Amino acid sequence: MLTIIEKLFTPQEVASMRESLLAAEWQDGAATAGSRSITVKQNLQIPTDSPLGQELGAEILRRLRAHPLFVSAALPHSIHPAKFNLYKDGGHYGLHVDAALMTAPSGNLMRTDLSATLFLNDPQEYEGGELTIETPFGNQAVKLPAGDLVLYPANSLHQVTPVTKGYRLASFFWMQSLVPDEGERTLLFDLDQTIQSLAAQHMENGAATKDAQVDRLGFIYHNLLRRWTKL
Ligand SMILES: O=C(O)CCC(=O)C(=O)O
Ligand SMILES: [Fe+2]
Repeated sequence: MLTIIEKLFTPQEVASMRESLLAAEWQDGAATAGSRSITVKQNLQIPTDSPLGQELGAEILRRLRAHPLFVSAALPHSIHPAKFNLYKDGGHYGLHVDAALMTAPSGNLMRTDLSATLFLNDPQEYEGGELTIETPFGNQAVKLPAGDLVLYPANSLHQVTPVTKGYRLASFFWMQSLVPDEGERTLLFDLDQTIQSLAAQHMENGAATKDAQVDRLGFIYHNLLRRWTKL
């Protein structure tokens, strides 16, 4: 399942992020590529120890953790610090899969269940730069307005096509989900969204009214979550 989180940041907020990021020091993206992906990766990244990158990255994750659609879709357990990349002059990232395991800042290993890209400039500002993801329903090309984020299964083959005009600025990161199985996670997401919309129909004067069937669905949701969570 691909999930789009729209307007995580306002155009003004993204413009201010863009301004500070474009003035920052960038390094060759090959510095953090694995032995296989180094052969297909041609972009720039903000170094991991950059205070600006760390500050903006933390702000992105704070915003995301408070977003109900994100929490419902990702059921996040741990999120790897957000990084930033820049593609221009034909920059691209050929077909690859992200590493299954990464070291969290705590030093603990984490499994990557979901990958995310937050677009930081608008699609009409560059040519190419589609994030193309192989899914069971064929290839999906994703190129979103500035401030929007796409969440996709980390086990997917994906690539970023060459940016032939302008530049593409983005933040990207990975997370471990409480529910590692994609099918189980998607069922929980669908059930949760259904419960939320039923609950919204049971609102009176802004307060939720009691509905036994909605409560019962909530009971089923939590017991499935209990069954499928892997801590
Ligand atoms: O730039 C993107 O949208 C994705 C980057 C990516 O796939 C990666 O760094 O592994
Ligand atoms: Fe990737």
